[in-house]
Amino acid sequence: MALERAQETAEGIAFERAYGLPRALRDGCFLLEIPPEIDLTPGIELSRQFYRPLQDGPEETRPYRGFRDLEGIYFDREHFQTEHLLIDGPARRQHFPPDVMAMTDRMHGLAVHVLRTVLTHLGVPGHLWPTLTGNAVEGGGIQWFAANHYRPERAQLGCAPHKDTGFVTVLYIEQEGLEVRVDGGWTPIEPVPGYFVVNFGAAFELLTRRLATPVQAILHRVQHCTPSGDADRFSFAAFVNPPADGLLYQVHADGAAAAARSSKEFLREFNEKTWSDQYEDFGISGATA
Ligand SMILES: O=C(O)CCC(=O)C(=O)O
Ligand SMILES: [Fe+2]
Repeated sequence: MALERAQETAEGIAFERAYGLPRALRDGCFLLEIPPEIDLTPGIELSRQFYRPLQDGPEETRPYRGFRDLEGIYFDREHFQTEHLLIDGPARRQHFPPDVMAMTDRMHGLAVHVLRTVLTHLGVPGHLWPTLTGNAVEGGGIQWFAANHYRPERAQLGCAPHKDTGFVTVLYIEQEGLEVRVDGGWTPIEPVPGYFVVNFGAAFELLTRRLATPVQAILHRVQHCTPSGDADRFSFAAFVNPPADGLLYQVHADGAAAAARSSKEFLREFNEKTWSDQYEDFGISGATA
């Protein structure tokens, strides 16, 4: 599938083609040029190491290992190839080396930029943004980060079909396997060197559902992955989400806004439906997972 392409500018996100942005909203995803000053090596190193024991490798890569025992941060998805870290901002500051932090901060900054650009395009009044997004427009809400490792020895699907839960996801991939649901079939998204894949999530879909040009949250999955050469498939992503203990909103064309449902209820439903495993309280504040 040929996705729209965009790049970051001082003002926001600029699409290469006229109507690129409305098309991206309909597609549910687009390609965003990786700004040249972002160093992705720390994310790549982390994704290749996080599941290994501390002593399993050279000393200089030790800060990227040993995450398997961190309960509530490391997840073994028993029905899928993926094992991943899902970690919020405060926990990142506690557990991540500074170079990974710098990279994730920059990726989250890009995601916020996308969120603001789309809200502007849709004509959502600026004074409503903080309420409607749980302040995600200002770096509030929850900024999740995920590092995914697809275990080659597992004869399973790579990752469950799902929509990301929040507003905007900035995803880094360099191997095939990602597929999106289009017209009842699964269409591959090829990795394009130099570009992130940006997805719109379920909270954004819900927020804009009553508008003339709603945002589509893209349903996606990862195929069963076989390693290319000696490298297992990996990916990493920055997610800009609403707070987990608040409300999800819907905005109308006349600017009226109303709470649509509670984040908690929405997330519990998502976890059960997507993963069918023991982590059904993941991401739900106040719940003991
Ligand atoms: O690994 C991929 O290509 C997709 C990962 C993903 O969908 C996610 O982390 O939400
Ligand atoms: Fe996803």
